[in-house]
Amino acid sequence: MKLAMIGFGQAGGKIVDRFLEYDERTNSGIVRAAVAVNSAKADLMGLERIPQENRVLIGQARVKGHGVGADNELGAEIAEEDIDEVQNAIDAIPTHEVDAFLVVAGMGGGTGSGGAPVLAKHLKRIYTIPVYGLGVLPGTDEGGIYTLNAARSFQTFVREVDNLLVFDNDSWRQTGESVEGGYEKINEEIVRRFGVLFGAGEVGDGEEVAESVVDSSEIINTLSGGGVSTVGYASEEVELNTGGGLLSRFTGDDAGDDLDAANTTNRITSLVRKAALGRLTLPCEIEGAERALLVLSGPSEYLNRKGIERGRKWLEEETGSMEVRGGDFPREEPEVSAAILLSGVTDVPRIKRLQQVAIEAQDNIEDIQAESEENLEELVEDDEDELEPLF
Ligand SMILES: Nc1nc2c(ncn2[C@@H]2O[C@H](COP(=O)(O)OP(=O)(O)OP(=O)(O)O)[C@@H](O)[C@H]2O)c(=O)[nH]1
Repeated sequence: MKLAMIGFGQAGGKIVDRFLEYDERTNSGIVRAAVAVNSAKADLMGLERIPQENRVLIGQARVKGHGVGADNELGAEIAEEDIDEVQNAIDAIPTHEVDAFLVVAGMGGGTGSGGAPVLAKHLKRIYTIPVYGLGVLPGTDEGGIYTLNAARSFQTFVREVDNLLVFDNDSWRQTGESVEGGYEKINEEIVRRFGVLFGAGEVGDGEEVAESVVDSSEIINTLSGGGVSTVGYASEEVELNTGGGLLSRFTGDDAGDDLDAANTTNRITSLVRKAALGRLTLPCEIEGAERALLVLSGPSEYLNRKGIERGRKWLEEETGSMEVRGGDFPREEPEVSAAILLSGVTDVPRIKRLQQVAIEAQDNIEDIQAESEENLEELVEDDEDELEPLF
């Protein structure tokens, strides 16, 4: 699937930058265009791969390139005011070559959490291709304002996009790591999971195609209907067949081949279980997911229709969904992986807690606004001291 990715805010920009690096490394071809939008000049300058001309600084008149200091209403306002500048960068994207937009943002800050839903709404009004969101929830230890921003942004973002894919930092952070080092690892987890998923269907010409290759319409169909999605993933190292046909796992008329085929089927079904029952990008009960897509990727000799079909049936039983798709994504790499997209999930404890926070916030809105204003003032002062020489 070919995506136009737009990273909004610092987290959004860094993750899109990382997707570009993943694309280069794996030749997956999923990022057709990449844009970064931010109210903080320093964040835009820190990106590595997104082309300079696709980095859009918004809100200069209001915050002078310093960011919005976790004020998500201000983030939304400046996105609305400067939407034409964002559109100018998007105008340069050959959208007829793109299957969907993916708007990526951390939902705890101000710029991304406020701006991403504004941009999604704008894109949906103009374009006919789907607009998906990738929203990153903050760690619960980041503080009240971050949780509140996420609670608010989540409600709007999920309404404005065709589907909101969610990654929860809280369930992925590791103790004892620096915040930056931690994000490096987390961002790699994000791009690997969503990369395998969106990469399905981007099989290069001339590559060996196995039994039932997933294409982008299956991803779109799984995401259609909206709501919230989560992704499960598991992988296992395998030896690449470099010797010429020794590892035929598909069919065979001798006992050895049958054994290989059975091994392959078993390996696939256990990978599928690991992916669905292990840590999801947004932890939740998989029962009740409205739709699901299973993508098995790896060397074609390690993939077979029977294994995928069994995995798919198992997912049908576990989710109770009648709409479970499955297929393979043959790739010459020394691992077999299962990526599972669970779309329209409803039993999500983290989201229920966030909704509660949003309700409670109505009661003490003044304190929160004061905290957020203080934040902004401090930030502008700090930035004035530290960043002046740069610009
Ligand atoms: N996974 C991941 N999350 C991040 C990263 N950087 C920040 N975050 C998360 O995203 C939230 C929002 O932070 P930013 O993206 O820095 O905020 P912003 O949208 O730029 O908004 P302001 O800084 O308030 O102007 C934070 O609360 C973190 O939870 C990152 O590199 N990876």
